Amino acid sequence: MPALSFQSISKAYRGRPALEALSFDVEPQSFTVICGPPKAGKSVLFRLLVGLEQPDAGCIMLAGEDITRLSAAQRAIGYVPQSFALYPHLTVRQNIAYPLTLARAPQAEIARRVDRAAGILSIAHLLAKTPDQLSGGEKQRVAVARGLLKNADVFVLDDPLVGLDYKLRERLMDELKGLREELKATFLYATSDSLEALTMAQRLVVLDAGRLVEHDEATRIYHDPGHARSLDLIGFPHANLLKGRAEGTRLTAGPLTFGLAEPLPAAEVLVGLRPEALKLGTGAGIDFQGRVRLVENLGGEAVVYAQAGGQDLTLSLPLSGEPPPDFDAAVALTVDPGTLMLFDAASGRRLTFRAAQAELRGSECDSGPRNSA
Ligand SMILES: Nc1ncnc2c1ncn2[C@@H]1O[C@H](COP(=O)(O)OP(=O)(O)OP(=O)(O)O)[C@@H](O)[C@H]1O
Repeated sequence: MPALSFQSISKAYRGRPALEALSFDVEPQSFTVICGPPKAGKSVLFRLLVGLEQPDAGCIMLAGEDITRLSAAQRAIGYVPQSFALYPHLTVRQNIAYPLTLARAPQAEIARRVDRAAGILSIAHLLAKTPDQLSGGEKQRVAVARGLLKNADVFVLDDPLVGLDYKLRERLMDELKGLREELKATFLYATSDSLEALTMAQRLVVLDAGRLVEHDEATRIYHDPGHARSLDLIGFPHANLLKGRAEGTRLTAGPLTFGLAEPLPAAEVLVGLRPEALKLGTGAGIDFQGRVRLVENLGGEAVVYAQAGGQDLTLSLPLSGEPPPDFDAAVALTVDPGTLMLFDAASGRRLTFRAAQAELRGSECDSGPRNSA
């Protein structure tokens, strides 16, 4: 039985849909990440789940029980909201204890549960301090501890690391994963950062404009997305998505031209390729010319932004000692057609295809206006 089941959930505000007929299940003891751009509906979904708001339609099942009409207090779900304001006049202990104090739980039980949550999050030494004496990361841990206070099998964390610096985020990401293992609970976690999503997720739910795009193992969605929007949203540097056109068994998209073994069911397509699929040089199957517009040298790899056939392209190049190409250099580019992903331009759905043959496009270097890099 799923830990959670969202069944045809819809919610609108003043006639504007925030969630539309959303259905998916969450596996028990999984770390499931909801990833989508700002305004995708992640926070609305969480507020419906924890009972702060009611859906217009649909139901939410928790371990097989319909909880849609239960009050927030009746739902055994721990919640770390996106904005987690701590009370400045209360100590860390009082801040963490707040939901239990409000529920008039016995003092001894409050103390025991606060100590446990503080121990798990390594903040026991901060319990007597007030929020103004804490760093950003410590405040975040206090907020998570408060969310973990409930006796629950499901915990919901709404973008809990937003606004923290990179190092701290990395550390807290590790800690949260460890926390799930320790609590043996189901974690549902929202973020608009796709790198954070890939780092954290076993299961990934891609949400866009209030609709479910895809729900599966995170690695499957990254390597084999079923929808153009998943390819676009998940992964950094962002994937290349080129508008293309199929005529019979010939497909052209920007600088790429290649033959198909069979015609496609759609003429207007999107051709997706990850930045790491594009290589410098020739001979991978489809060869063409480009011009370097910007280089970000990250040490072990370089992200190269190029233009070819009037199209912006992003390459991710591993560097082993050799320098990346220079800004404005004319470069030969090559891609294996087997690494391309095709999508129906109208629906965004993935199309299966087989490349018949690779053809050299032989496009000239783009000589459009120069960028200032
Ligand atoms: N109380 C509300 N009243 C009116 N509109 C709302 C309300 N809450 C959410 N919305 C709208 O619902 C949509 C989804 O918002 P939501 O906060 O869930 O997005 P999100 O995916 O969590 O975004 P972010 O990553 O920025 O937090 C947005 O268009 C938002 O403006």
